[in-house]
Amino acid sequence: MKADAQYGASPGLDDGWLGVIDFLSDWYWEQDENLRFTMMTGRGIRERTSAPSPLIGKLRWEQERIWDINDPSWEEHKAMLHARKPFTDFTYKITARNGELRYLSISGQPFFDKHGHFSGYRGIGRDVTREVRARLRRTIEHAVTQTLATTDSISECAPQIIETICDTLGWTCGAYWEYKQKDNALECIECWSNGAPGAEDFIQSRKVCALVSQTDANLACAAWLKGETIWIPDLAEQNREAGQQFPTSGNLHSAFALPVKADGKVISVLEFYSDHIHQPDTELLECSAFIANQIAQFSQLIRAREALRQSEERFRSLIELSSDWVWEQDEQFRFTFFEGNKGMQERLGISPTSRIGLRRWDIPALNLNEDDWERHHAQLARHEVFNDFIIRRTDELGRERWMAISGKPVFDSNGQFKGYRGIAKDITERKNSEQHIQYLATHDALTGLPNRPMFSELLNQAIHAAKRYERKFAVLFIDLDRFKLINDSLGHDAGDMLLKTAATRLQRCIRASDVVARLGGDEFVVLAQGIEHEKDVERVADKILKTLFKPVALLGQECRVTGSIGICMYPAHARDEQSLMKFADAAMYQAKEAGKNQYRFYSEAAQSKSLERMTMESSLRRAVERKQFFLHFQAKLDLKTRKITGVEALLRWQHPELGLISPTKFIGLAEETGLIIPISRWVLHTACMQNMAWQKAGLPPLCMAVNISARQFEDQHFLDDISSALKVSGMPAHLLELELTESMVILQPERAIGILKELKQLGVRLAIDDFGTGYSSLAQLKNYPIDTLKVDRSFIQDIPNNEDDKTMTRAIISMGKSLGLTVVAEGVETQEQQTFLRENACDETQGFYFSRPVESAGIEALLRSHRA
Ligand SMILES: Nc1nc2c(ncn2[C@@H]2O[C@H](COP(=O)(O)O[C@H]3[C@@H](O)[C@H](n4cnc5c(=O)[nH]c(N)nc54)O[C@@H]3COP(=O)(O)O)[C@@H](O)[C@H]2O)c(=O)[nH]1
Repeated sequence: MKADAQYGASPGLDDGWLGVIDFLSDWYWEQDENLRFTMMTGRGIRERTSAPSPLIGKLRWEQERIWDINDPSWEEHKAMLHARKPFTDFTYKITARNGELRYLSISGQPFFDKHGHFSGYRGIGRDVTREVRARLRRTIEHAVTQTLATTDSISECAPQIIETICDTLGWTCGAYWEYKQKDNALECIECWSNGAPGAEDFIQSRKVCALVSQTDANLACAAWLKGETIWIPDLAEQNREAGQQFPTSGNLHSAFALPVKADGKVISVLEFYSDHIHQPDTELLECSAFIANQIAQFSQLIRAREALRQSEERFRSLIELSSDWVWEQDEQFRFTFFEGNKGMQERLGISPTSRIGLRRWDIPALNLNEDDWERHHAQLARHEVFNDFIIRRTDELGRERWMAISGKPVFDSNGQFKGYRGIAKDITERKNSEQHIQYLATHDALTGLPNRPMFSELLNQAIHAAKRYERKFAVLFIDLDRFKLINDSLGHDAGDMLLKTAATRLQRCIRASDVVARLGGDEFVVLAQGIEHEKDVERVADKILKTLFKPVALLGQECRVTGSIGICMYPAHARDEQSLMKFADAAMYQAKEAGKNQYRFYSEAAQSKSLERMTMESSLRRAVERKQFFLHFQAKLDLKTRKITGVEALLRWQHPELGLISPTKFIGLAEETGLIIPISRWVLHTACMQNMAWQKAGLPPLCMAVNISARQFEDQHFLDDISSALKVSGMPAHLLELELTESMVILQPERAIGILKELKQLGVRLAIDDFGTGYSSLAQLKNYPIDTLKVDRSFIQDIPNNEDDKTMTRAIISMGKSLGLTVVAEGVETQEQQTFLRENACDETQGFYFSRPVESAGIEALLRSHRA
């Protein structure tokens, strides 16, 4: 054992120590005064070199396969030896017999003879390859980690990584290749060399891209394709044996290429060359795997960063384009972040930064009450996603803005709630349009008043509140009396103007808590709240009638319009919407039938009248078609001459079931339905024809008075109808007297004057019927080209008992005559009345006293007998 373990001369150690050394992996050595080895012993040296040791008799640096012999460390070592100084752990590299790189560590101390003369060195040697490699691996791994941590791109740090590996492990040069998918090629991103001979050629050769298919010519491509590390200890031998031609210079011997994989795919390759021969080194391979892994992670990080950057860029460009903004809140729901496009602040009128630190409910909202906020808090507390939470706010410029906010909770990787994140958008325009659409749907476009559906809603609310708080209110159904006439005669623009004026006036008559709505056409409705007694509503109704009657300028003409109002009280008359509206409508018709321009409260009688009216309307239509009308005539007597001056044609309706119907029952309805036009044409034509028939029968020419309805007077064909009746019948125009009412002329005075003048040009006579019941005065009438004034029978009927009526009648007669008019008293039923009228110089009388209205034959007889 001793013999086997020991090379060279007998050692300066006794056998006991040599036995111990033999168990160690170290070895013991001695050198003479010339530093030449004299002996070596120990298991470490036996395993490393052949026997006898080739080193015996040699200097340490005369060993074969020593690396880096020119390294300064050798000079330092030699200097120590010359100085005869002890040394420890001098480490150097050699290529072992099996071609592996080994690290040897030597410690030694000089020894001297008894005279103190230097006799040589003795010491211990140790193979520290494992420790060194481990240290170098740690060094490399640390260096690579450090490098990657402080860089932004692989290309920036690749040279440093290659240099670290080469420097540390004794490789000469290296390259970093990246895979370019579009070219299916590897591109050398970075190269590094220590400047050793042949390295420059290597760098030059890496300046081209290599198709990955070039596995024969390019080591990196071979590694990429294989997906595994390729280690070639000796390129020359490899090329010779395998016939491969990896380009290299004569000085580069070993090579290894290391694929970097991310998600199982090779993304790049690290390639190293050395001017030494390196056998595959497990430690280096493991280290390389670590580095490759680090690079892969770094590449992924870079890609993730780039993806994040691109995503953020996309996010920002979208935000810039979008009207939305992004917000974040912490766990306490305090705003921590706002991001929106540049115009956001200007558009929204808020500076987002001013909201940082606040909670949503710290900023006043105009549309949310406590309950709404409660619900929102609860939703957030449950960490729920919320969508389109609508808030209306006043912005910093005092403008009202609408926002729709959506958000979702944010949790960290441990599932811990971290707050909310979401978007908000300015929906003011949308809201404004919605409100506008809502307004259009609930309001009348012409007048701006609430429309029928809206009124229905408000009425139901009023019913609900009235029920709850035991309140009363009234519904006033208003119909404009002459609207259709004005609309037909002056046109729709004038009609619209009238409706708008009426709407404005109605609004002025009511309190803020009341509602006025337009139901359609000329129908309006008022909801008068807080009504205690009927007289409260009466005041409102009076006010409405007065304000409606005021003159309106329509197309440059002064017109007047009246209204008929039906009133239904809650709860006295009705308690539900339908009944309230129906009963107010019925009461309105009652007001119309009572003579218009007045109001009526609902009564059951009104309701039945309304039904009656509906039946009447359909009968009236049939009456026109079935020619159920005929005329009665009532004679007029000249009080001076006692002659019959003329007759008044009075319409009669012979209803097949109801019998004879008075015009008072259907003229109003005929006016409202427009049926008055064809009926009036018929009356006019028949009266003129009858007049001519009497003449043809030998009777003297008589004046024929025909009642003209308001609607007829305003009809655009009115003048044509008159001309036509005269022409067709052949009756001279001066025999025709048209009886108009005061209101016809007074409500649209200018237009009326124009028509009256045209009528006068035709030659017909004009009379004002029922004088004294309207709003006109004699002073006004003097402007009209009229011939006759018919004093209303209401002044006559109480003569001689009523002094006021007598006074009034005297005044009318006197003033009428002073204007040169023929004054006719209507409804004269008694001799006293006739005497009074004669004594007061009234020109003519008409009434039951002299003659009731009779059929044509009756007049014929009267005329003949009276003449006789
Ligand atoms: N537009 C048209 N209106 C017409 C037409 N025919 C009639 N009428 C109007 O209808 C109202 C009622 O008319 P009528 O029932 O025919 O009543 C007339 C007379 O019968 C009545 N009269 C006449 N003398 C007396 C009397 O002494 N006492 C009394 N109580 N009534 C009397 O007066 C009516 C005539 O009135 P007036 O027209 O004002 O001269 C009535 O308003 C008619 O105008 C028609 O064709 N078109």
